[in-house]
Amino acid sequence: MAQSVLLTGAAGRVGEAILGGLADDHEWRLLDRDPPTDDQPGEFVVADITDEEAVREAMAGIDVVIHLAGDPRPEAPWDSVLTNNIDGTQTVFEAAVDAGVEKVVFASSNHAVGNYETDERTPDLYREHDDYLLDGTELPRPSNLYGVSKAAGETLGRYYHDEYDLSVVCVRIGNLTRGHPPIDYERGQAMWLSYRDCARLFDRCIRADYEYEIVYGISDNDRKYYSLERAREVLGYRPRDNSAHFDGEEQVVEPDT
Ligand SMILES: NC(=O)C1=CN([C@@H]2O[C@H](COP(=O)(O)OP(=O)(O)OC[C@H]3O[C@@H](n4cnc5c(N)ncnc54)[C@H](O)[C@@H]3O)[C@@H](O)[C@H]2O)C=CC1
Ligand SMILES: O=C1O[C@H](COP(=O)(O)O)[C@@H](O)[C@H](O)[C@H]1O
Repeated sequence: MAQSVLLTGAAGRVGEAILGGLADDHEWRLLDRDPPTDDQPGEFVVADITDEEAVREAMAGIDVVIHLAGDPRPEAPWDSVLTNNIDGTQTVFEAAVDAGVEKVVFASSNHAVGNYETDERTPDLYREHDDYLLDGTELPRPSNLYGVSKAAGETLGRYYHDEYDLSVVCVRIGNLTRGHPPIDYERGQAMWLSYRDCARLFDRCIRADYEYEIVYGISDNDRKYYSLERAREVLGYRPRDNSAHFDGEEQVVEPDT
């Protein structure tokens, strides 16, 4: 059944991947502080997520929130992640609970756990023969202040689930690139998320039933050091792409096959 979905940060790259695959599958309300540059499905709300009133208005009649808006830069300074990623995320969770939203899908990041990639473990960790896997049950070990803000968002989700029974899934997104995996970047190839697997994963986050979950958001890469077990089991995610199927030449993945 089509769900009424509020997508924050809709004008960005992850928003583009989600809408590229799912524009016709749900009823969309899009929100971003930047206005759209081209035609978009549904209604577009130009607002900042730190604007409580605007966020509250945008929640009316919504079943599911996909919360992407924020500063995505691993090198982002504290004042920006504090405002956009922590304060903004709290505003979104609070408004979702008040509006009776069923589920919030939170865009977390590989950088919430980036410091598991110790000097001893890397670069072997990024290679197929290495069987070390993070599975989402580990504590955060952020690699920068941006990663700290994502760990804070996951904790906000835990609180709003436990206190208000909101269904929450935190997706620790890897490295989203369009068409092919990052070139000459082993870490990026290990955590590649193709555009079409991104759409598949977020579709499952919209449709599946869950309580509080942390899952990894990557394609089914041979090199992976993030487990897909939980995303498969709880969400029914079935990724189709694998960075190993690219040899450095331009092999473009068709948008929706
Ligand atoms: N692209 C990737 O590979 C990854 C992305 N993520 C997370 O996914 C989310 C989306 O990332 P991208 O699409 O790559 O970034 P992006 O920069 O392309 O898109 C983010 C969007 O959020 C909007 N935005 C930022 N702050 C806002 C605010 N205060 N109020 C309203 N809108 C605001 C921006 O205008 C932009 O359109 C971010 O939370 C990021 O941390 C996490 C891991 C990997
Ligand atoms: O969280 C994010 O992670 C990806 C991958 O990190 P990188 O340090 O290997 O580039 C990054 O591209 C994205 O901008 C960021 O939001």
